[in-house]
Amino acid sequence: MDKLVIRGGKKICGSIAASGSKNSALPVIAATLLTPDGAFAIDRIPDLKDVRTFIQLLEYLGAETSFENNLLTVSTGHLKSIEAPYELVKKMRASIYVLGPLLARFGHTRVSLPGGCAFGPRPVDLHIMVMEKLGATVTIEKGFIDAKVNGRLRGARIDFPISSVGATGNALMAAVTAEGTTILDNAALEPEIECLCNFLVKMGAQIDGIGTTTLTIDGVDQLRAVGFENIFDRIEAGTLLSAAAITGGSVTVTGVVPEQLDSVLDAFRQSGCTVTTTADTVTLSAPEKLMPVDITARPYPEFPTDMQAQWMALMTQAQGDSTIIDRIYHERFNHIPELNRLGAHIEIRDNWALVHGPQELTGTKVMSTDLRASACLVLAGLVAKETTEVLRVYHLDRGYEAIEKKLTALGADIERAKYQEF
Ligand SMILES: CC(=O)N[C@H]1[C@@H](OP(=O)(O)OP(=O)(O)OC[C@H]2O[C@@H](n3ccc(=O)[nH]c3=O)[C@H](O)[C@@H]2O)O[C@H](CO)[C@@H](O)[C@@H]1O
Ligand SMILES: C=C(OP(=O)(O)O)C(=O)O
Repeated sequence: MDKLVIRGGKKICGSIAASGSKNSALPVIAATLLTPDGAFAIDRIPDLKDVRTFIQLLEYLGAETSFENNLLTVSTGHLKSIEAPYELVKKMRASIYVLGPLLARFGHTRVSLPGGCAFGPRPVDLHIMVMEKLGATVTIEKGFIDAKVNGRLRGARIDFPISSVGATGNALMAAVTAEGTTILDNAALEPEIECLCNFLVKMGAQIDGIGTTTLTIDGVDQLRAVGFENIFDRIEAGTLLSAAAITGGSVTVTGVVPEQLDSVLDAFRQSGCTVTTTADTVTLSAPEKLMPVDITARPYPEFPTDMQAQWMALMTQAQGDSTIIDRIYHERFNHIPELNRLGAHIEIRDNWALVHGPQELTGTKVMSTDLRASACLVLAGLVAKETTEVLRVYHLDRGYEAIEKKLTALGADIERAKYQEF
């Protein structure tokens, strides 16, 4: 297995380009299943494990793909299966994104239920509710979601009881070719959903209200294959800015839309960082002393849950105590015991974390069981004394493109090495 070996204490400084977003790439790739027409060419697709797994899933279904230099081409004209198998779905929950498009195109699909997740319950009831509202019959059989409809799906009004990125994405993909009009109330506002909407519109879909919580979709008969450019990864950008903030450095991330980082940039400013933006860059310079800032992770445009672990690493270096609450995944705190092993002092009180800062961190071997928790440990390693080894880097590789190369370019002393688990 791979590990990252980090000798901490180097300031992270310089300029770096943001990669394409993982969480928009996955639904956009899934949406190519909606039409047999021609070949899609989608640029700025990040080369990371989840994307490779999703491409593998499409190839299993019969798609023809090529992926080089962040350009993905896909043709789904000759699909041979409508089933997403356990072996691929278990590697990546986002495989559930094939449910909507396959059902819409073939009137039948079987998608393995995603397994348990590393940070608490992540049900798929809303995805199922959406398909039922659109006229499908859904059964759960032997660990598979089996969804069927006679003829086309039918437009409906769907009011989401809570904001769900994945269920909104699946609803959009199912509704764009349904008969009649679908209205999604309390739809997710995340930029990744806006990106999916823009992709679907380019394919010929009719969607009103893009960028709001009410989306109105008028079903169309046909969609076409198109060229498209994916958006930047706001979580990667936030992680790189955190690397500068935690090491007392200064970083410019290019190729971003700064407004999509507003909640995170606000938190950095409150912590004393100097943050400046242009139309497509953000620059952060760390202060002499970081101030503690409480955050609560909530749906966009509020502070993202996918940045909560990285923020916690940063707060271990702040001049005082801070609290961290996650209202999306109440139990997303796997990183705490590992941060504490590095010398942090973080307590969990019911559903919130109390970070006592500042604490000097000292390197040791650490590992985690999910993506952002691993990113948090890399950040801690950058500021820790001596050497930190972050094990099971495959979690990090799911969602960060060439992370150690990017950090090395910014001055980190970090390298990838092999190790054997007992
Ligand atoms: C591939 C991808 O884009 N993943 C992101 C996506 O995950 P994902 O789309 O899985 O997350 P959701 O937005 O659906 O989850 C939001 C909340 O809804 C709950 N829920 C969700 C679906 C459902 O059927 N029933 C239900 O109760 C979840 O448990 C969670 O508490 O959004 C999350 C929240 O921003 C991010 O952390 C993930 O990085
Ligand atoms: C949790 C994440 O991804 P997923 O929903 O695919 O597990 C993430 O990107 O932080």
